Amino acid sequence: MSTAIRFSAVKKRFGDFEALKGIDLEVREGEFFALLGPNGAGKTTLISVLGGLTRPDSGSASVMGCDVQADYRAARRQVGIVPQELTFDPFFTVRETLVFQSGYFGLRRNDAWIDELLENLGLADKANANMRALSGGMKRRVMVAQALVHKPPVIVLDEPTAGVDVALRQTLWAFVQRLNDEGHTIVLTTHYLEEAETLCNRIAMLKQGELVALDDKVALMQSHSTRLLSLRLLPDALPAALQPLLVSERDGAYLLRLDDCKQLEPMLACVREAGVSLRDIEIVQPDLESVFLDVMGRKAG
Ligand SMILES: Nc1ncnc2c1ncn2[C@@H]1O[C@H](COP(=O)(O)OP(=O)(O)OP(=O)(O)O)[C@@H](O)[C@H]1O
Repeated sequence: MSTAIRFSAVKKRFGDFEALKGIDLEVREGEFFALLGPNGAGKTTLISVLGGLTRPDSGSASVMGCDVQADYRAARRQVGIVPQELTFDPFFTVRETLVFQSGYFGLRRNDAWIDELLENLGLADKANANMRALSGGMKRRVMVAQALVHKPPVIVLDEPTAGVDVALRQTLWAFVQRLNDEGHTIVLTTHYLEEAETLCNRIAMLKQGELVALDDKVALMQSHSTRLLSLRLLPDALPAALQPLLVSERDGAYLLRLDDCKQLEPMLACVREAGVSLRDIEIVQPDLESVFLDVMGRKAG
């Protein structure tokens, strides 16, 4: 498979702050790739480098073989980026916005594809509505359509479902999945890890400007295949002796690492000795969220 995106030793500083500390990363053509990381990890900065909006201090980036700086215009045609922030011209209708964006790429007769985008993103009945009259979720749909007007082979979605209702999520993912099936390369950043787990085949995790994990989803999940012990306690307080094993708290339950079933008895003894009662106990398989928390926790410091 050939390379869709390549970052080579990309570094970026903002004043004294090192936002990207030398990123090497390759996304192959046709992949559905997740770029994950906590707030401030550098995901948007990396995407801005790819879109030619942020100039790296050193290193390089390319899309479908086009260098994003030396060959800016060609690179720009190869990629559609759905930005995290909503930016729009309040004086245009939805259709005008898309026609204008098509013109930016020199596409004069793009109506058939614009209609398809409107239809697939649930915007058909809003085509003639003014941008400023749309709800936030509808504006986000237009941002997605705008990024796709030139049918780019590489599509990057930066938290496309933040603050978006279930209906749009389903519409959006069905459409993006279809584009991926048709051969488009997709890169997704999201804080909804179950979306990444369902959709993506390969995953990179960024932390404080560094790549801390990069693997196929299945391999990544297997390499962190430690089971978890889910405990609900009364009173709801985890005994201090168990704190080092805590991976996360979810829906009122404590999720603890359970490397070996032999640990179970001593863990329960800790609960008893602390005078705490068990409300519920369950052994659970790790999901991407617990793998993510594990990776982020272990790489700390
Ligand atoms: N123009 C800028 N000037 C100064 N600092 C910046 C600038 N852009 C980004 N940063 C800083 O760089 C770091 C990385 O930001 P970035 O937006 O890339 O993170 P992110 O992983 O996308 O986070 P989030 O999940 O919150 O979107 C942050 O600490 C941010 O404050």
